[in-house]
Formats: sequence, structure tokens, C-alpha cells
Amino acid sequence: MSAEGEYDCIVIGAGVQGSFTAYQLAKKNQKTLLLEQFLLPHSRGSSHGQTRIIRRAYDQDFYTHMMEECYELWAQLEREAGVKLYRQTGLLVMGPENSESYQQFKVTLQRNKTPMVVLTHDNFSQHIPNVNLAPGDGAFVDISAGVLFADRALRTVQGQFQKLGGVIRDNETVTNIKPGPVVTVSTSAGVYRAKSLVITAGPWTNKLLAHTGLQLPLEVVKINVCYWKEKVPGSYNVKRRFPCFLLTEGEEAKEHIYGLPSNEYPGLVKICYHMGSETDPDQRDKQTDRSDIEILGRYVTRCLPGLVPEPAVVESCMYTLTPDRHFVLDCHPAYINIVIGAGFSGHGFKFGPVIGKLLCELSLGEMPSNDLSPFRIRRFHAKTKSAL
Ligand SMILES: Cc1cc2nc3c(=O)[nH]c(=O)nc-3n(C[C@H](O)[C@H](O)[C@H](O)COP(=O)(O)OP(=O)(O)OC[C@H]3O[C@@H](n4cnc5c(N)ncnc54)[C@H](O)[C@@H]3O)c2cc1C
Ligand SMILES: O=C(O)[C@@H]1CCCCN1
Repeated sequence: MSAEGEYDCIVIGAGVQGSFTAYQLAKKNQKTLLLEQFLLPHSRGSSHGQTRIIRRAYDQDFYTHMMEECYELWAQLEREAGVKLYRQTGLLVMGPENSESYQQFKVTLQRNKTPMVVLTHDNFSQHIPNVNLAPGDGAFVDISAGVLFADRALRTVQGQFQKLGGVIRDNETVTNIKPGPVVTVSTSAGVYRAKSLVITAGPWTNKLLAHTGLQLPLEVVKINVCYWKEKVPGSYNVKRRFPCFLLTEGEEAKEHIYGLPSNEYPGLVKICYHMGSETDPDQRDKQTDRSDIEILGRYVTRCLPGLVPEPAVVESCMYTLTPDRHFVLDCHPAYINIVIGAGFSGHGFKFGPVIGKLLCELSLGEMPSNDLSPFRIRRFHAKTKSAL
């Protein structure tokens, strides 16, 4: 297609997944439009903030496998744009030695021959000062893990997309989608047509899918992003090689507690709980539940004695959860030229480059370069409410 307002592909949502998808499409010479409801950059979705964890440590092989290529794609983008997007810190994984969840993480890394170091109670504090390893807990370090500079990554990939001729229209909300061999997308500012459409709308996915007669079992929750003050400045700093960490489960909680070394805000360590309470993405801050902060406070008191046990700064972010916490990467069940990337369940940032590649392949009708069976819509079976 060549007339103005006509594209090969339209991508809705300029978070990490939509931005990487648009970039991959432009790399394949597709005339691509990336639509975003808010002025960029913004902090209303799931991709804002300075940092995210990147890791190979997972409790399922398919994620660890996907990360192989993904690390290479991150490095490729760094080279292409001449920016640093990743800092290696290692990821300290801790959890009850005999629990299924901790063992799954450990065994998955071992099976995949991922570089790792197992720590013992005897040598733990020598390697990781200022952290108390609970009695009965095991610990190991995923060596290649680290921190991604999230905001910078988003700016970079959007910039590369534009350099390839891609068009970004921000401050433009998609108000309607008319499926067909040529998809028509109406926004607050105009009407566009394309051969294919990719929906990567994060917490707003079901609102957009309603125009296509599909609803997915997604739950949107607000996460309190907490920063905790170091009693002695620098003691948990990235420059002192303090790692990212992940507690698979613990005395305080069933869900993960995780943290990143102090870096973006001097003297403050980011530690969060991997769960929140349900929210409407348009009224996020009406959700004021702070029970996660109480859980974190108890954990900090018990295990991180060098931190003040109440957060100095609390920011907000949202997860879009699927029932099994695996992503949705698939074509629309009724319209093959509408592709959906959703439900990243609080762990999708690190996969951005590979997800962009996969969604691009789906929208071009190519054979996906990864096995997408864990991510297909049909796994929800009866839970998928479809009016089709
Ligand atoms: C606190 C927190 C910590 C996390 N930590 C990690 C981590 O350490 N490692 C990791 O890998 N992942 C992590 N994640 C998860 C990761 O950040 C998300 O999986 C990822 O950002 C999801 O990106 P997205 O593009 O799907 O969604 P979003 O970033 O929400 O993007 C969707 C975009 O679509 C736009 N949009 C929606 N509707 C419309 C419309 N009608 N018209 C136009 N535009 C529209 C929205 O405005 C938004 O910009 C974390 C998430 C949070 C919240
Ligand atoms: O994706 C991640 O690596 C982190 C781990 C813990 C929960 C939040 N996300």
C-alpha cells in the first residue's frame, strides 16, 4: 500500500513490545505505523522506569531457551545504536532449598548449562554482604543476568524504528478497529488502513479487542514500585557489585520478592512484590492497597538489615496477568491478519527484542522462529469469552 494513511502494518501501543515489533517490521521494509494514546514518553503503562531485570534463570526451559537469542538481539541493538542498554550484575536466586519452585529454577539452569554459581550457608555472606540467607534456604547466582536500562531502551528502539522510516503517532488513541482483508483503524485524529494489525496495548488489550469480538482472560493489577534507603550509602550499590535478586517464595509471601541494586536513585534500592491488586488502567491510582508494602517491610527487616524497613519512594506500574502467567503471542482466532501480543504478566521486558521478532513473523504470515505453543490463545479453552 502506498497512499497516505495506508500502511503495510499498524501497531497499536508503543510500550516495549509494540516498539520492538514496529522496529522489526521496519527492518523487513514494511511501511509501519506505531500508534500510542499518550504523549511519549509516558508512565501510565507497564514499560516505564529506569530499570528491569534480564535473566536466564526461569522455572521453564522455553523461557531460558528464548533468552539465548534475546541476549544477542539486545547486544545487536546496543551496537547498532551505539548505546549501553544492559549492565551485568548477576541474579541471586534464593528460596527454600526443598521447595518445588526453587528446585525448578535451579534444575532448569543446570539442565541448560547456564553459567551459575551455587552458594552455601558457609560462603554466602563472603559473596553477598548485607543479606541474611534464611535457615533452610538455598542460593545460587545466574551469572549473566543483570539490569536493562528500560527507559533508554524504549527511546533507542523507537529512534531506530524512525531511522528506518517508521512513523510514530503519539497522543492518538485508537477508538475503533474494523477487521477485514484490509484492517481499518480509527483514532482520535484520523483513519488508517493496513494489510495487518498488531495489538500490543498492555493493560488496555481487552478494551481494544472488544472491537474485534474477542476477550482474553487478562487481569490488570497495580504494582507498588518501592525504593528502600540504604543505612550506609553504597552498601547495596551496583558499583560494589551487589546483584539483582529474586526470592522464589519465603516466610512472608507466596509470590516472588525481587530487587535491583541501588543505581538510578542514589542510596535507594528497588525492591518489589511480584503481585498487586486489581485496577482499571484508566484509574490506576484509585487502587491504594498497600498490603504488598507490608510484606516487603517484614522481609527487609528480616533479611536486608542495611536498609530502612519502610520505602522512601513508591512509584506505580501495572502488570497484565494471564491465568498461567505465560504470554499471549498469537493471531486473532477469527482474523489471521490481526496479531496479539499481550499478558506479559510482569516479566516481559527482557524478551522485548525476541517478542518483536515473533510478532513481526506472525504478522507477515511467516513460520515463527520459536515454538509458540505455550503462548497460544487456545490454551485458555472455555475461559476465552468469544462472541464470534
Ligand atoms: C513494577 C514492574 C516491574 C517489572 N519488572 C520486570 C523485570 O524486571 N524484567 C522484565 O523482563 N519485565 C519486568 N516487568 C514487566 C514488563 O515491564 C512488561 O511485561 C512490559 O513492559 C509490557 O509491555 P507492553 O508493551 O506489553 O505494555 P505497555 O508498556 O503497557 O504498552 C502498551 C501501550 O499501549 C498503549 N495503548 C493502549 N491502548 C491504546 C489505544 N487505544 N490507542 C493507542 N495506544 C494505546 C498504552 O498507552 C501503552 O503505551 C515489570 C513490570 C512492572 C510493572
Ligand atoms: O521479570 C523479571 O525478571 C522480574 C522478576 C520478578 C518479578 C518481576 N519481574
